[in-house]
Amino acid sequence: MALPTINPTQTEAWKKLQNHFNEVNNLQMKDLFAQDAERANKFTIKWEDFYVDYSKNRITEETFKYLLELAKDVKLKEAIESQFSGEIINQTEGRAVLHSALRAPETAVVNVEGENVIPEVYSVKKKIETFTNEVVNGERKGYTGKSFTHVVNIGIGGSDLGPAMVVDSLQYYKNDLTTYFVSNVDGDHVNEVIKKLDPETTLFVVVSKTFTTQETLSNANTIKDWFLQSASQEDIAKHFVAVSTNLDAVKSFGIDPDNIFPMWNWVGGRFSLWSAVGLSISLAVGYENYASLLEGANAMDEHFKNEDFDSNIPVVLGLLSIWYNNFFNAESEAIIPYSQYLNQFATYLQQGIMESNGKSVDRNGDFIDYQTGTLIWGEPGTNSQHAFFQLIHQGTKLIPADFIGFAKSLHGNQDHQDKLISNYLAQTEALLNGKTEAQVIAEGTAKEIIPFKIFEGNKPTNSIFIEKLTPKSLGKLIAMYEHKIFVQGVIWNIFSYDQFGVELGKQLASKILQEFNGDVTNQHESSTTNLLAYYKKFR
Ligand SMILES: O=P(O)(O)OC[C@H]1O[C@](O)(CO)[C@@H](O)[C@@H]1O
Repeated sequence: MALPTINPTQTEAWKKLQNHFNEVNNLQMKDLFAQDAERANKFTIKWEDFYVDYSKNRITEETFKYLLELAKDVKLKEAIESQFSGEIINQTEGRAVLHSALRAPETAVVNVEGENVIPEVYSVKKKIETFTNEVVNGERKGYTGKSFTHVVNIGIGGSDLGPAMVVDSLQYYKNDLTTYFVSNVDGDHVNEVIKKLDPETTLFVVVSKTFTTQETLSNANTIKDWFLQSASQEDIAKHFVAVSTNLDAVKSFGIDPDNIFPMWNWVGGRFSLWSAVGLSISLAVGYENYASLLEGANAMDEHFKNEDFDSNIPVVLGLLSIWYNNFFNAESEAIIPYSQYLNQFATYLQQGIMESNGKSVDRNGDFIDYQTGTLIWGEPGTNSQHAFFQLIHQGTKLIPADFIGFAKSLHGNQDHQDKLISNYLAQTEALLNGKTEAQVIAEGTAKEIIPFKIFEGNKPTNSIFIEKLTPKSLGKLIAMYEHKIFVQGVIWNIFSYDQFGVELGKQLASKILQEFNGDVTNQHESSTTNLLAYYKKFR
């Protein structure tokens, strides 16, 4: 069954929300807290080791009721069922969307076009486990008989961002292997990594779903050429493995068929870290930790699938985001983890969220006249407090923000942890309450400075508190955002799982590339013509 094609703006709930927005638009959250001692409890979801407080949002119980009605009007429940049961919901590419199947238990049955994919998923997992153990234990050797000390993941987009973010986030759980990621076609990237490598002890994981991506193939070829300066052609089998759906292309690159970890076209690139694309994760933190990551994601899948919408974390977060994006016209959302480990989290989510929901044609093929995908950005606190928080507090833009914190510090330094979390809590409180003119005066501020020291407040935040950063809780957190993406795509009536928007630039780049050698001359407007001439002169 295809996804429903309901224009959200034509639903009853949307109309109610529009009227309601005009009534509540100017409400102050701090007044809502003052009027209702139970507000925080009403708008908090406690689930496993997650504590999600969304009470610091510009909502009333009525708002929440209408948002839930919107979910019903667009048939979100049915859409969730379609996704999990393997229906072809990526209709523009004719594919199912089943990253959830990659973390389902071995006993699950998930049919794609009549065939249960779980046995195949588990046979690849077994291969990942065996391979990981052999590398980590030092049984698998390089071409001179030495064990591996370094792993280099060569990929881009979903074949890089997910594994890179997870390896960085879980560095506390890492083993002795050093892991690098090469993604950019900028040759300086690959050369800086090569500088740190010994060909005898480095394992290369070439990750490309299509195995046609220019950046990845260029980097893989450069690395292969460098490797062959000290090793021979047959040594490639010991040092290069690949993750791909395109088995023929991998073989013609020269990789041993035994070293191919397959994936499937029902796994989207930006949702693929749960497949063999996560091989570098497994190598870096060990198979058991990798399996716990998947287990956490599966727990969130079950929560998303089964929980009533009023206490369903991804549904609630998705609805709140719609509220700001489509009614308050908020253009962006900030993701602020109070954990340095999650340094790459916002960058990772940028692809997940913006490649998925950056669409302007609906599921009927018509251009749409309402806002879709939000801009996503962020950096860990407390660093970000000293960078861009000024604008969130006192700028003119409304920026809803997710604050993510972990109650326990991994290294157990309580002094630092208390300071970190006091900042986390203080910022959401400051964004909520602001500072009034009376408060500024009471501080004895000089008269002419008073307006500059006023904080408007009323800035929305979600507080996502998690007991501890573990592979399992990270899996839950990532899956939470994946499902939020889905919720929003369903409501906006767009297809979240294609990415045709990245193609045009790629096509033009390959034409322009030919011009640098003087073989071809294409027609350009005067700006590109001048830029080309500049580059040809100085390259
Ligand atoms: O894994 P591949 O096929 O090399 O693709 C890499 C990335 O390129 C894209 O197709 C477009 O940027 C992403 O969706 C994908 O993650």
